[in-house]
Amino acid sequence: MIVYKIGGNVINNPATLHEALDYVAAQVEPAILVHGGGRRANQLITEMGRQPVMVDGRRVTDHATLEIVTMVYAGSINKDIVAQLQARGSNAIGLSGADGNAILARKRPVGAIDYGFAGDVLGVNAPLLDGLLRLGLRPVLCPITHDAHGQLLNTNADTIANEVAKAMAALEHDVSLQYCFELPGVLRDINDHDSVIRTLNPDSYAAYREEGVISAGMIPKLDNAFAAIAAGVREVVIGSLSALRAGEGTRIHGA
Ligand SMILES: Nc1ncnc2c1ncn2[C@@H]1O[C@H](COP(=O)(O)OP(=O)(O)O)[C@@H](O)[C@H]1O
Ligand SMILES: CC(=O)N[C@@H](CCC(=O)OP(=O)(O)O)C(=O)O
Repeated sequence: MIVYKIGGNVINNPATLHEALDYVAAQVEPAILVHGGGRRANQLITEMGRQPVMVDGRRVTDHATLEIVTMVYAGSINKDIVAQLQARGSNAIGLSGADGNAILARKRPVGAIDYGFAGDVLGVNAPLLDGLLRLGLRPVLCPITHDAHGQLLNTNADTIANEVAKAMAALEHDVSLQYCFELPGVLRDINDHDSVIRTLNPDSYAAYREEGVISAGMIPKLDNAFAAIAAGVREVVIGSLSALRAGEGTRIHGA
């Protein structure tokens, strides 16, 4: 099965979003779609006269920000994607982590940084997702989770994809985790689209990070990619839609 994650820049461009949804709708094997929407959230937060705050690719989520991201991720983006998949004959069902207790999380403990209402995943309800797949439904997960005490939390979408992939692998699924974003892969030089790093292992990742080649949103994406491979996900690939379609992009290898 495929766990397919689309990021905020792909979602914000109608052409790339439609292309990605064509690809997901055309899959014959079971598929779960995880979406982000960070770029749209940034636009709305800015329009409301606030400043988006990201640290190492993760959003510092105060109360007002949580309300905005819940409306954006669990509301407009999730429902729009579900409607677009329905229009392609794909019977999608949109879920936040609170729906069917799909994803349980806890508020990230305050350390050097207080991330506010950011959630770290405690568990994925893999039997629920498996049951939906068996009904022929295509789950569409947004990055809003809950803590089982009534608190919604904001969780990085790359983390959701990794946790879902790991949980489905633990149910004996053969899982391919595909991170679709706007660039052809992890790049050696962010300005040179021909500089795709074809494979990454933990040592080369640490070296590139040290050099500053890998930064911002790529850090949680890669941390999650390595965690997925270590936990039994068969393959993790990162790239643009066309790179992923062509079997290109950056492939993650374990230790
Ligand atoms: N070496 C790198 N190669 C590619 N992207 C990188 C690299 N280092 C940092 N990035 C940044 O990471 C971003 C992708 O992370 P993010 O915005 O969280 O992705 P998504 O669109 O999936 O949400 C890219 O847009 C790019 O700006
Ligand atoms: C805690 C945290 O960082 N949450 C993310 C969730 C959305 C996301 O990950 O979206 P992309 O995939 O488009 O980056 C955020 O609010 O930006």
